[in-house]
Amino acid sequence: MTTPPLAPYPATRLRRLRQADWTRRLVRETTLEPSDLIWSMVVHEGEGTIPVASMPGVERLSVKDAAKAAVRARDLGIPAIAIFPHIDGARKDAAGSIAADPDGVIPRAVKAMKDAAPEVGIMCDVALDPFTDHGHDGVVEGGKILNDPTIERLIEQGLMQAQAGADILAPSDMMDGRIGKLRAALEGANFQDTMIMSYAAKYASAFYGPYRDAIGSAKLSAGQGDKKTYQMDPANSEEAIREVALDIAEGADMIMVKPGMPYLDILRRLVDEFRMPTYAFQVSGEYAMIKAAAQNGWIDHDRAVLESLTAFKRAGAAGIISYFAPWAAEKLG
Ligand SMILES: NCC(=O)CCC(=O)O
Ligand SMILES: [Mg+2]
Repeated sequence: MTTPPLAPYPATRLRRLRQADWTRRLVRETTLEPSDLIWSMVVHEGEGTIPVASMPGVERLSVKDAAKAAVRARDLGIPAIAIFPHIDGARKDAAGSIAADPDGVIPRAVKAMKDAAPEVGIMCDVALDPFTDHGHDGVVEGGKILNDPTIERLIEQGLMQAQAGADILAPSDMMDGRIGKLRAALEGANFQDTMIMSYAAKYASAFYGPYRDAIGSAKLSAGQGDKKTYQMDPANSEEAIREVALDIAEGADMIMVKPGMPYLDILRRLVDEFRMPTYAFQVSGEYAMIKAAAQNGWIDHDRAVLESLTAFKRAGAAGIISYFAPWAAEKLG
C-alpha cells in the first residue's frame, strides 16, 4: 500500500483528528476485545490455589478451580483457554513418562472445564518439558535432543489430549515434522475436528523465565545445555518464514509467534506472507516485566497492559495468548 499524496501543511494538520476522544475513537484502526484473548492458565495436581512468586496475580489452579475459571472465561467473553501443567518434581523423569497419562492433571482439567463451560475452547500444550526432570522439550540421548523419538511421544500425548476433549492441540516443542505426523495421527484416530495451533516460530528466549517457575520446570543448569538446538535464534527472521511455511503445509490450522512483544516484526511478516490466523504469545517474562515496573510505580499498569495487547492487534495478530486475559477482559467488558 502506498500513502496518497498529502497536501502540505497547513492544509494537512494530522493533529486535527486527534483533538477529542470522539474523533480519536472514530479514526481508530484497531480495537481490542475479550474475543481477541486466549487465557494462559497453569493447573496443578493438588487442591487450592498457589501463587506464582515471579508472576504477581497469577496462581496455579486446581482442577476444580480451573473449571470455575472456564465459567468465568465464558462470562467474560474469552473464547479459549490454554492450559499448562505444574507437575510434582517427584513424578518427573528423564523420559517425561507421565506426559501421556490419561489420568493426568491436564486431561482431568480438560474434562472438568468442558463439562463446566462447553462453549469455551480448550487448548493443550503438546510438550514434554513440564514432565521431564531435565526440563528439555524432548527425548535426550548423549546430550542430544532426538527429533523423531520425541515426535512419537508427542503424538501419544496429543491423542490423549484430543481423547480428553481438547479442542486445540498446540505443539510447542519445535521438533521438525511434528505437525504433519500429529495431523496424520489425529485423522487416523477419527479426530478430524481437532485443531492444531503450531508454535511455529518459537524463539530460544530469556523471556520464559517465570513460566519455568510457574510450572516447576527445571532450570537448565550447567551440563544440560540450552534449547538453542530446537528453538529459533532471536536474530533470525527469514527462518521464521520457512518454519511457518512447513507447518502450514503439514496441516496447521493456526500459527503462533512466541514470545510476543519483542517479535512484533515477525508477527507482521507472517501475517503479510501467509494470511493465516496468526497468534502472539505474550509470555511470562513480558507479564512479569509489566507487573514489576508497575509495582515499583515506574509505569501505569492498566495503560501498559492494554497498550501491549493492542500492539499485538495492530501488528496483525488474530488473537493473543496472555496471562492478562481475565484482567483485560474484565476491563474491556
Ligand atoms: N509452552 C508454553 C510456554 O512455554 C509458555 C512460556 C511463557 O509463558 O513464558
Ligand atoms: Mg518447525
